[in-house]
Amino acid sequence: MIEVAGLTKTYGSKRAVDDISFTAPAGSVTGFLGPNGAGKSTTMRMIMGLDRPDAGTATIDGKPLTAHVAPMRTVGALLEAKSVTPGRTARNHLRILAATHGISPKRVDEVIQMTGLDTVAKKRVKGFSLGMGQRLGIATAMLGDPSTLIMDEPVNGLDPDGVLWVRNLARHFASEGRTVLLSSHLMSEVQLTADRVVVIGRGKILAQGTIADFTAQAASGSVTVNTSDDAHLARLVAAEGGQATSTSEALVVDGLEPARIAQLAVGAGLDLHELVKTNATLEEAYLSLTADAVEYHAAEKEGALQ
Ligand SMILES: Nc1ncnc2c1ncn2[C@@H]1O[C@H](COP(=O)(O)OP(=O)(O)OP(=O)(O)O)[C@@H](O)[C@H]1O
Repeated sequence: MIEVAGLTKTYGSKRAVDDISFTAPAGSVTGFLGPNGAGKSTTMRMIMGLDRPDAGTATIDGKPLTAHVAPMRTVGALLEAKSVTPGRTARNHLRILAATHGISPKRVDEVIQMTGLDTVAKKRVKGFSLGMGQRLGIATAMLGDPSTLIMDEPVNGLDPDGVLWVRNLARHFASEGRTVLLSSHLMSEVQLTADRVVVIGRGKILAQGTIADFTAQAASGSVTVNTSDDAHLARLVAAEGGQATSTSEALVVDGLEPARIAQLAVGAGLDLHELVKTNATLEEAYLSLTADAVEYHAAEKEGALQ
């Protein structure tokens, strides 16, 4: 389990991480989400002991990482900064790391197999594609068979096969009772991979909890309804301040709760064939929550280029 309490980090006059607290429980995958510059990488680096917090604590299984006897067996991390000697082969890179951390060479072969690097293990890392580099980073993270896995944008540069592989890896890890914390900008992928989310914006926690709770609390989703007279119901919905849109199959209503729509239909003597509330997707929930916390808007970027 990862526990972060009151974590704060300032660079110059920039408060990158501002008094954040969250938990990533064992046995689940926690997605760490936020706009560019929100403070995700800084937080992950502090959990890994690579950046010193100005205030607060980050612990893994109850202790700061530096207090663990065998850090590589405690946590494996794929962070943005790569520390691979380009002239080395992938296998040698892993062998050297294993040797210096008391990990058997057999484990090196295991992680090479697990990450699908068999065919390129004897090639120099400098010729690696982005995706192969990413797989090597994950192989490095898994070398110590850690109880916690922290991955910053793990699917960056991976092809669909690789994306699926990371998803299965994360799910498998969690199913074994381990802790997984991963950041990603791909909301659809996080929705498929994670059980929980922590959302951060401008260095502050905006939300945390299960994906189901997070999407349910977001701006209410639409209600799909089918009745014996959809046009009639559409007029009733409009009179109540809701918006009704006719599709070829149903009426899609926004702005009214299902119970009120049912009352309107039944009150008008209509037969109700279908009434289904569609929760917001993770992407919709995320976008509505972070709208005010986006640091670098497209317009600002364009302005900066002029
Ligand atoms: N070493 C540093 N020195 C100065 N400022 C930094 C440093 N590292 C991060 N920052 C700033 O702190 C803020 C948070 O950055 P961070 O990289 O943690 O965000 P992020 O959520 O990981 O963003 P992204 O999604 O773009 O990777 C940003 O404004 C960034 O410019």
